[in-house]
Amino acid sequence: MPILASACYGKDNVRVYKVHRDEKTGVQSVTEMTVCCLLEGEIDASYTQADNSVVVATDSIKNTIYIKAKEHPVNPPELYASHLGNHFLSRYPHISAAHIKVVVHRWTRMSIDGSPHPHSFFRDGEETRNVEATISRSSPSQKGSDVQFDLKSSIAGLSVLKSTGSAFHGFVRDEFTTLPETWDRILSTDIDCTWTWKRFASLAEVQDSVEKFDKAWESARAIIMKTFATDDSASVQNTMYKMCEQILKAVPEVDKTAFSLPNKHYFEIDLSWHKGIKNTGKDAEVYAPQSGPNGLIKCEVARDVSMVIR
Ligand SMILES: O=c1[nH]c(=O)c2[nH]c(=O)[nH]c2[nH]1
Repeated sequence: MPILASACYGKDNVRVYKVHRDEKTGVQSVTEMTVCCLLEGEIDASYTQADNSVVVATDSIKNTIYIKAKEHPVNPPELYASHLGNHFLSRYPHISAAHIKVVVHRWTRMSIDGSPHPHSFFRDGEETRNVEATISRSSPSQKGSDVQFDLKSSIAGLSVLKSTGSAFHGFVRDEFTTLPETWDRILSTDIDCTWTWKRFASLAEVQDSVEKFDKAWESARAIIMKTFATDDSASVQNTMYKMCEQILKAVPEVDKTAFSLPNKHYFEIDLSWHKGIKNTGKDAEVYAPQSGPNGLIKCEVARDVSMVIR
């Protein structure tokens, strides 16, 4: 007898833009985000019995995303995601969890003749600031029970490259190995860094942390950039671990930090066939960036051993 093992549904790829107009100064600020909202709860009958009476239509979920963006601040995204998720649990007793993902796209204010422009912006890269929030009942069987907030914040799509200051040697050498050891290589990756907040026991607790969310994002971004630039890298593994350690130190409210980093390879090109040109080793200047395959290195660093499940 088959059993519905798990189920959730909702709306994905809801694009939202919100403008804030400062009437006094005439300065406008904008936020553009892509939202995903999936609901869980006593919805089995819609799958197994064709009973749609338990379904909040995904179209209504989309409408709610817009309405909550109008009613509440969309910054920081951690707060907006919490308001949105909280709505579904307080409005619909049979919904036990809302999974919200908010991806915030960059619109950076233009600087014109040295001054910040009041209403013009540009996309300075594909980097996004993201939040994944699970808003759930503390006791899932009790419909009126308190709601808890599990938040993960992240930076994704931040492409970085250093042209020296990276080595990779001492790795396993056997009959499968062709990679030479190197003491000087190009290191390039797309940063995907996530930090997991200690659980928030109420919406009020999330609200009280509003300043911490922006500060954590700024600290993580600065640590990532500085460590990437200044670390005499022994490997992607070691450099990412150093980043995790520092983020945990800088943000005490965070329990765990994780990275998923592609190692984007740049191959030397032997051009000696053309007039004996020297373009390898210390003479290498022209390289071939590879689109694939790439290494993929991941880790999760927890504050203490009680958070480690292996
Ligand atoms: O930093 C690196 N880590 C690896 O595990 C690895 N493997 C590889 O081929 N190159 C690299 N670089």
